[in-house]
Amino acid sequence: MRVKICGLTSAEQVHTAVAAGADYVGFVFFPRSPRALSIRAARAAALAAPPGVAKVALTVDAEDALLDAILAEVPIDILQLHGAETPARVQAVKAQSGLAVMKAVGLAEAADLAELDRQMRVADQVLVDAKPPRGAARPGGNAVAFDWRLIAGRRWPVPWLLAGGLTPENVAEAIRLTGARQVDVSSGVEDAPGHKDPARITAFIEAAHRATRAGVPPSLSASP
Ligand SMILES: O=C(O)c1ccccc1NCC(=O)[C@H](O)[C@H](O)COP(=O)(O)O
Repeated sequence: MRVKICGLTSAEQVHTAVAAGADYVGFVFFPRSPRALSIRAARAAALAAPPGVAKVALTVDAEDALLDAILAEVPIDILQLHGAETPARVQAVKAQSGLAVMKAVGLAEAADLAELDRQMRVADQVLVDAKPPRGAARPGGNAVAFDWRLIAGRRWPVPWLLAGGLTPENVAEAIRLTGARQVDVSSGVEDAPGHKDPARITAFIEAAHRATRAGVPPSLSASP
């Protein structure tokens, strides 16, 4: 089981997540997010991550100039594209940056699975999230879960992460239903929007690992 804690804003939060067992730490470069941080703050936070913990930059329909500015200052391992980026844009970002791309895809109904299939042809990993509610201020980080049965029993050509409304309380059931071997969380480990709660981070990671030990058929999930 690998766990991504998204929306960290300081070196202290990175230390907390890593000490709890996080495998990925995510930084949000979307100004309207309560988790948004400056490039300077992201650099300080990313430098706090030890080798072996993947540092992820989350952007939303970012232009090349923003990606270049982030990558010039922040030691990033993976680019998470969380907007309406097309497969062609995913390919272009991969080629230009030389980094792995994690493409977020929002699901609400079976018809949304076609976009997941399209993005899995080009992305290095996919992050399977809930579609944002109508009128939401941001395309992710909304504490909303999708119907996990939509992806139950699916076979995956690339590594993937389950996201959207996960919490320490529900992550075991989500893993059991979907066979996820990687999970991502932001709101569910906060005590207020943008404010991470160390105890909930620890509880989330422990619950995810416990659920995996309890047994998920590995054949349902591509290895990361
Ligand atoms: O977290 C944000 O504020 C955010 C803003 C804009 C685009 C995406 C955003 N977060 C995406 C994430 O990676 C979240 O971890 C994922 O959507 C799950 O969020 P949550 O339901 O809050 O756990």
